[in-house]
Amino acid sequence: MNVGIVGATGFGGLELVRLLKNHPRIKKLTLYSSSKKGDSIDRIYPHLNGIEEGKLEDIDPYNIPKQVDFLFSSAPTGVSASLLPPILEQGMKVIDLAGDYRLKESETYKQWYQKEPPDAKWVDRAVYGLSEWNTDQIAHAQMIANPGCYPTAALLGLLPLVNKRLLDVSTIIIDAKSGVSGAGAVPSVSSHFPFANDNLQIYKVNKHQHIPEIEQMLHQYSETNKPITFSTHLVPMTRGIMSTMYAKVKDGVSAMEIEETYTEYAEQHEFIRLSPAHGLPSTKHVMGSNYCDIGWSFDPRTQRITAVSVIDNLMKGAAGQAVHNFNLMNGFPETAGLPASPVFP
Ligand SMILES: NC(=O)C1=CN([C@@H]2O[C@H](COP(=O)(O)OP(=O)(O)OC[C@H]3O[C@@H](n4cnc5c(N)ncnc54)[C@H](OP(=O)(O)O)[C@@H]3O)[C@@H](O)[C@H]2O)C=CC1
Ligand SMILES: CC(=O)N[C@@H](CCC(=O)OP(=O)(O)O)C(=O)O
Repeated sequence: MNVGIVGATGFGGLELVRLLKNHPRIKKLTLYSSSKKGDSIDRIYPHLNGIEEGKLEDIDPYNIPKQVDFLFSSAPTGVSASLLPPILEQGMKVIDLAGDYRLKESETYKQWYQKEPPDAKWVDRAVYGLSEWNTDQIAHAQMIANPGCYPTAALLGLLPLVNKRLLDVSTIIIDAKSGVSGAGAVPSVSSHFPFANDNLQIYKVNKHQHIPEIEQMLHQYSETNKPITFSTHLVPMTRGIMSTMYAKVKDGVSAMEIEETYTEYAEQHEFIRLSPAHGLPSTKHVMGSNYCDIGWSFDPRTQRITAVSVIDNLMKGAAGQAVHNFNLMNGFPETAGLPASPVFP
């Protein structure tokens, strides 16, 4: 199969290049760039020194379906609303890593992104690509809206409990921390080294664009549509997200039920792991891999659970999950092209 990547020079795109150039079912990669066409990706990024087909091609949505069989798009949110419809209209299968097609309500998208929503036809058809939860729809989709990094970590930790009605959803508080690569390759004031290093910054409190994305999925699996509290922090590390989630359990829910629910969930999913010996995970446990590691502690005094999930934001939070979805869409083994082990230390 011939596969194209739009946004190959960004952090998510580079991770796609790393994974897809070793994918056993991919014959040829074509890399697209809006600003560096004609250049070679290994000149810009020497870690790719010697890569075949490193030339950056112009993005022409009418030509892309003639050049490749499948497209990953990893451009900033707002770009794919205009870029992807002409490609999709030609029948091409696409995975979009941006936020454009994730929210089903156009008013919600406008409110949280302050942008015009994409064509409703393609928003309706896009399948939200949380691999473990929408597996069957993903397998039959033409287009995947790949989830945001924070929602991936939070939802993978919360949904098993919410789905079994073990939590009072209105009490959920998600406290999330991300490495700086979550902000993309272009530095901003807060991600610039002198601000980010030796510092812990909280940002977008009660305003983060991932709040409605998390709520959309939680409400689908719960009996209420209560809002949640979600806050985000920038941590001076390159990769990784830790999501610490607090919630009251419903009356009568036992520690044993929580344990059984998580155990069954991890047994069913290749990329979900529980921390050994009831320990709690840390971001280094999953770095460079597509795993989401989960741990928890239940406090019988407060009847609250503290659940912790960790992912690599560029892998399970972006490119790794996209490759998992690509495998599901094409009937390939779920693990094809995905590294078997995290990088440690
Ligand atoms: N970083 C992360 O952890 C995660 C990111 N995401 C999402 O994935 C997408 C990519 O993120 P990330 O890689 O971090 O961002 P980057 O800013 O690192 O990269 C984005 C890339 O998009 C390309 N681009 C910019 N403008 C356009 C345009 N008008 N048309 C086509 N391509 C364009 C640029 O490459 P060029 O100039 O060469 O075209 C750039 O390298 C974003 O939508 C982001 O929200 C999702 C989950 C996690
Ligand atoms: C550290 C950091 O800045 N992270 C970004 C998350 C990027 C992302 O995944 O956002 P999309 O929904 O646009 O894909 C943020 O908090 O906005």
